[in-house]
Amino acid sequence: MTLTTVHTVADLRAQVSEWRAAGLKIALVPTMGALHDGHISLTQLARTYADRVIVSVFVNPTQFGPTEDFAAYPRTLPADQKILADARVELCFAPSVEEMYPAGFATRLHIDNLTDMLCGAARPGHFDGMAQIVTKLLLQALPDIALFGEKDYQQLMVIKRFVTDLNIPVEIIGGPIHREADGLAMSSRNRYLSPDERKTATTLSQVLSSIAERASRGDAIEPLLENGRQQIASVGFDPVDYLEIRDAENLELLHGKIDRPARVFVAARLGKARLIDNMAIIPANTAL
Ligand SMILES: Nc1ncnc2c1ncn2[C@@H]1O[C@H](COP(=O)(O)OP(=O)(O)OP(=O)(O)O)[C@@H](O)[C@H]1O
Ligand SMILES: CC(C)(CO)[C@@H](O)C(=O)[O-]
Ligand code: BAL
Repeated sequence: MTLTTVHTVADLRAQVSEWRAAGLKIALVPTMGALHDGHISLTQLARTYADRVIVSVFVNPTQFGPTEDFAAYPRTLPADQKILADARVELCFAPSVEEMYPAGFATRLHIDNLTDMLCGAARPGHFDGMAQIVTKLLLQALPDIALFGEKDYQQLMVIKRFVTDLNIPVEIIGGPIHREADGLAMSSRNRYLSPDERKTATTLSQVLSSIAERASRGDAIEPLLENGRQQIASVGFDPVDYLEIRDAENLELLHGKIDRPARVFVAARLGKARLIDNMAIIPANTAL
């Protein structure tokens, strides 16, 4: 099958109904476009579960703050369509802002607790807007499964929470972080980096991997985090929004020695790019 692109909810639903009538299993991979191999790792994972893969491409205005990069965010639909066709994705859903938020739209969504910290604290309202659009996409496509990357780990946890709370009949699957050869997590916003900044950006994954290794071995985490913050700031990241270790499931802040599955999370700005990354901490004494 070749790639088809639709721009309306009606056309999306017509295609999904046809596939459903044929008994096919359907996966949705929501994106904001400017596609890279991290996105394609999700479509490949989707393919292992589903007969048909839909990728949505929509830069959602309601998840950007007033001083954030909504206007500057790369919009590259023709290049995205080529990447999706090469990856044998069947359907691209690329709606307009008016299609998703028609005149009179008035519904908001807020998830407590999980959104108070990390990117929720640094980007007020971000997760409300993200939950609003992901809920709409899930209800518009009603796929069997939807896939999200662990690069946006907090986002994945928030989505799992509201999908459970709202009884949305879709299975949510997380995909591992796809990295460049030097360790930098792939991200559409990496294209904001100058060549020098791009080299510097590897510091994030280096710091995370050193902290994750030592915390997994049982070292107390406070000095590791303090050193890590200094290292990240010293190469030019400003501000460092957070460098924290939290429980891998409920995102509770952890202290001292880590005795359960956890993750180390970072967000920091380098030039025009606010980069995020995270890594697993698996204590040596944890039975998995
Ligand atoms: N390196 C990656 N590995 C795995 N999944 C990824 C990676 N980068 C993005 N994703 C996932 O792709 C989906 C769409 O993300 P999005 O379009 O925002 O791309 P992005 O590269 O994260 O962009 P941004 O730079 O805006 O954060 C999300 O579920 C996100 O977690
Ligand atoms: C899930 C998402 C596509 C919703 O706009 C976005 O937050 C993203 O790209 O991670
Ligand atoms: N990848 C997360 C979407 C955002 O930063 O708005």
